[in-house]
Amino acid sequence: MNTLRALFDTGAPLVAVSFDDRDVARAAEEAGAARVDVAEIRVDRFADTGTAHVLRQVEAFKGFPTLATIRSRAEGGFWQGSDEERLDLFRAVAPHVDAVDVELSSRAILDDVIATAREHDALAVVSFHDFDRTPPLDDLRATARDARAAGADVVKISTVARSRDDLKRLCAVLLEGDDLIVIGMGEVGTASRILFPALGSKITYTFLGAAPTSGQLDFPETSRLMRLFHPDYGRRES
Ligand SMILES: O=C1C[C@@](O)(C(=O)O)C[C@@H](O)[C@@H]1O
Repeated sequence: MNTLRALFDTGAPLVAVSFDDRDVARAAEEAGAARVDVAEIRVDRFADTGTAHVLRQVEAFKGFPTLATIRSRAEGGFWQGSDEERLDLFRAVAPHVDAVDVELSSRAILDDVIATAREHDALAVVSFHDFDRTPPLDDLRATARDARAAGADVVKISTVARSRDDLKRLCAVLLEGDDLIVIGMGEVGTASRILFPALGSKITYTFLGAAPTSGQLDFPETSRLMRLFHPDYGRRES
């Protein structure tokens, strides 16, 4: 059974923590103790991206809803290999995770990654990132439309918010669908990480221990605020 899909079906917002391959056994233990909702496995941040190593790290998160991300450099990630190698890795991990995250801009492998996800009952998160700005609303709409047309189960839009207008545009696109994760990155965007889940954004991303990125709050703080503002957060008991 796909536990992430079941969690999405409850309608409650989820808090993800992103992990690389440093001390995974301890990280998984910490994540369990903290009751993290979703483990995002950032394979592109791994020191070793060999298939056997990657599968061992994924295995360490057994029992968690897992989301595998192999972010391209074009969208702020650290993947060094070719697209073919990335596709092979997606194919190897898809049977062992609840979801994969692939960029809409990764056109060369997008259809195959989504097909692989489907084959293994994993959800396809089709993502878009802009680390410079928040594009105009029509562009954000077109991105969401294109991601759905490609076969996204979930559309993720993550852009740097520099002003209240940027946040409003992100909010506008969020309100137009029920299949979205929307994040305003940067200092101004931090509010979106707590506010947007109340408006339907399915996952908010956090960290445990490591240095914050892009305006994220850490897991304990996010969890505390989610409990304060979202009556349905954390009600489901495992
Ligand atoms: O794309 C996203 C969003 C993110 O960049 C953030 O700013 O929260 C964190 C990433 O790990 C994740 O894949």
